[in-house]
Amino acid sequence: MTDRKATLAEEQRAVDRAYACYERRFRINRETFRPSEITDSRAGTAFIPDVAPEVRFESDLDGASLVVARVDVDEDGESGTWYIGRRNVRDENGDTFVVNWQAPIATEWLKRRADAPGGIRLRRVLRCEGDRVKDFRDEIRVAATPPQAKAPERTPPPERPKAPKRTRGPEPAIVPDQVPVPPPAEPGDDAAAAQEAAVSPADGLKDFLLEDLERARDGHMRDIVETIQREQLLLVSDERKGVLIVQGGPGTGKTAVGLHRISWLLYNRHFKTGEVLVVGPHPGFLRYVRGVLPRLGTRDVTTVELSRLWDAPRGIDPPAARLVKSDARMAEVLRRAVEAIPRTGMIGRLRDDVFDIRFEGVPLAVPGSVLRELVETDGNAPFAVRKRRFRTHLVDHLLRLRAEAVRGGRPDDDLRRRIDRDPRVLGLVNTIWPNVTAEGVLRGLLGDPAVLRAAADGVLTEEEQAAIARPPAARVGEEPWSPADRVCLEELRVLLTGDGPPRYRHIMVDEAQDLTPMQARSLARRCPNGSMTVLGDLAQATGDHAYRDWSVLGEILAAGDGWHLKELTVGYRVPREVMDFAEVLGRSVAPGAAFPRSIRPVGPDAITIAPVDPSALRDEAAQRARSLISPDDERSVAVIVPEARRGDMEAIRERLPGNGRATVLTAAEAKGLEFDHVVLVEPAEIAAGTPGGPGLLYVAITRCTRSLVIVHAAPVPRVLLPATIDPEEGDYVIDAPSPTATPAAGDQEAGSGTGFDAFIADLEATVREERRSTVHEGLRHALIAELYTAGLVPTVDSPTADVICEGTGGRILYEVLGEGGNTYQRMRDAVLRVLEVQHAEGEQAEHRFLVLPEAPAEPWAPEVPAEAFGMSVIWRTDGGWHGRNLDLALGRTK
Ligand SMILES: Nc1ncnc2c1ncn2[C@@H]1O[C@H](COP(=O)(O)OP(=O)(O)OP(=O)(O)O)[C@@H](O)[C@H]1O
Repeated sequence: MTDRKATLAEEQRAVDRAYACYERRFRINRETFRPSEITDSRAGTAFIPDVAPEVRFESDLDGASLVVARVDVDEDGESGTWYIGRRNVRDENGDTFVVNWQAPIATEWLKRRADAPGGIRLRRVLRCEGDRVKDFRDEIRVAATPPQAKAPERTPPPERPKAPKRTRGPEPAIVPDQVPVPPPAEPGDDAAAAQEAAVSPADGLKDFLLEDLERARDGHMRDIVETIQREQLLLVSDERKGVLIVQGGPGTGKTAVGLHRISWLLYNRHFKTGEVLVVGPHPGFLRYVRGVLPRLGTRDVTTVELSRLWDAPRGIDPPAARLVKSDARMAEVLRRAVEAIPRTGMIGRLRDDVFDIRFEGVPLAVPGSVLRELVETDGNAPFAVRKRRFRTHLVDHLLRLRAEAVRGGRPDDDLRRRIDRDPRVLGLVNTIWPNVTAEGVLRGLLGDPAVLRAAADGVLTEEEQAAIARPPAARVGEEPWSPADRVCLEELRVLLTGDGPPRYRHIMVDEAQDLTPMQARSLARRCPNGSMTVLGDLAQATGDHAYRDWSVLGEILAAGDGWHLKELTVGYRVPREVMDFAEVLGRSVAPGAAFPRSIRPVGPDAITIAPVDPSALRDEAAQRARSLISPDDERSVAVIVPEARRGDMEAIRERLPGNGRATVLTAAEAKGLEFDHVVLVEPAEIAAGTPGGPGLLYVAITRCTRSLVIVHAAPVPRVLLPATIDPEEGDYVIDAPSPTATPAAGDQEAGSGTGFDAFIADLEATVREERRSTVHEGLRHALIAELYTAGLVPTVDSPTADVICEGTGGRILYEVLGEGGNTYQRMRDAVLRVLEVQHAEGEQAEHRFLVLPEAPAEPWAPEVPAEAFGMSVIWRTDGGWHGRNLDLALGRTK
């Protein structure tokens, strides 16, 4: 037998023993307990939720392997061999044999780096299929002979069924006297980890990892216990208090890390099951991740779709209203609206400004000034609390007045109650503090311009106020509350009554880049201690609020312990080729976020671009998807369509086999999901559909683990094209000539037939393409804003020129370059285009400028267009504008 075979056999014996001990526990339980003793009778099952392993009757591994690694340790006076796995297993003597990976010591062993192994002599990763050991790899092996493994073949002592303790809650972390305690974390561990993460996943694991990534995706997420990477494990077991924000590109394992972290926190008793809430973007996502926590041994965590946190909407807002209502400033508007409710003005209407009553024969008079003072106290308390306090203080005051008037005699106990219930007292209280509901207040705020103006003055602009104003419905019950209104109503309820939504001690929220500030406030309200795991990718932002970095959300979500940001930088899902294709798009949506480095190569045909006639889009998409489903494997296929083509989904679905391997969905519904193959329909429509369109397109492109097919009739957005403009052979496949690139003969005839028309059409198409790029448009609009500020009125809607402006020095033509436009190569192309645009516009410009998105890559480059063609180059950086003839370019010359 070779050494390797012998080792495999040895590990197989250990794994067999682990399973035997694991199963033995259940056998003993079955013999010791009757199901009714530990059964939740209402659930009618042999497993009560959250049942401790000591009283379980059968394995809950669901086919996942029990054992994932072995460690031989000689540290702190302890030495021995332990296995690491998905559950804790004791051997025949009650000693720990398999340590749950979540136990602090096991996590510590797994985090140990090969170049700083401490007392670990051997760390061997086992690749098992269920209970079969298929392979192993030694990640850490220190030359000295490893200590003897606890002889698996030792004859087990006769089984003495001990009556297990009937405990609820997670499995005991680990029996302390049997396993060494983890040493304190090394200082600078994080920095070292970051450096290591930047290099590569642990080399030893790489092959297992790649093998694992090769698996077909069946539409459900799996746990990553066997191949979890150190940078991920550090986040899973991050014990710092406060909000942990994990930023990471598509497929970097954010969701996986978040779910493992929840399991880890619960296992280590940081929280109890009912104290944790998991929030995901949509029901499909929750279905996708549903199995992960149970496989990790964690049950009954509440998971909820984000929109379900608030009451169901009854209407929708126009985009402008949605944007304002979900902005953090809305909270201030609502606060002011509630603050304005007490009708102090009514006090002035009292005769002689005095609340004057004869109570049981005794005249009592409270001056208006006192009443006003009583209203002012506790300005920050909820409305109902302030009202209650006002009433109490008023009654106190009246009692005092009465005592002074009567002089002597103890007030009977009932006196206070009688004053409190006096209809005149109640009348005054309810006049100043009317009975209001959140719905009534919001209806009044949105429906009455004067109320809105009073609450929003100085907070929202007039346009913003106009955007949210709407006529009230006939009855409060008929108001078409939108999703954003629902969040406002929750905020109002808190302001009015102090009653908030249910609270949790820890919240995990995925796809957090799409939270609106008002939604984030609502989440923070649900977790007052500010302990959260927040997962997201700024580049996948599709919501109304595009965040430049995480500080806005971090500040809103955090409580006393603040927030900290960690980045995941290695991509595990999306093939490298597809990530390259999406890079410019991803970077343009979130210039500040690190772009992930994919470790999945799949080869030259990862991307296919299939231009088709508009009428053939649906058929082509279905046909492509069908051809990707092979009877020989289990691979999944998704057809992703723009929202505007939702109507086509059923027809595409009907053309696909109904074996559960093909899915048709919109780009928004694909968020967080993954499929082996993706057929993407009409990317230009996805990018242009909403303000978050570019982010949504980035989401759609990054769902595949193997191949991406783009079926399009409209031109593919230019932001994707840099990767395809000059393809090296094999970069991607273009299946058919693009109808736009090569018009059919008939189309050519349909035009006027002149070369000039074709030239103009081509130029216009290029300009349209360019304007789909957010970087290009951001820059163009910055320039336009600058010109307006200088008092000029530029022409911004020419179909061929980016911007034209009649300045004091004559006509100026601007050519704006998009992403990557700061290289000499791009400038040279742009010079040519300026000449073409001049030709198209017919009228010569006195001055011509190239406008770059950032400083020229080659410092000498701006000189060349200036000297050779009389074109100046300007560019924008964080600090402002730079370049030649800047004053002229920005209209600052008088
Ligand atoms: N260490 C790992 N070993 C094996 N698979 C992994 C590992 N890390 C991540 N994966 C896999 O990579 C895929 C992507 O992970 P996940 O969905 O958590 O990424 P994400 O960052 O949330 O992606 P997105 O931003 O697109 O939603 C999943 O199939 C996940 O199981």
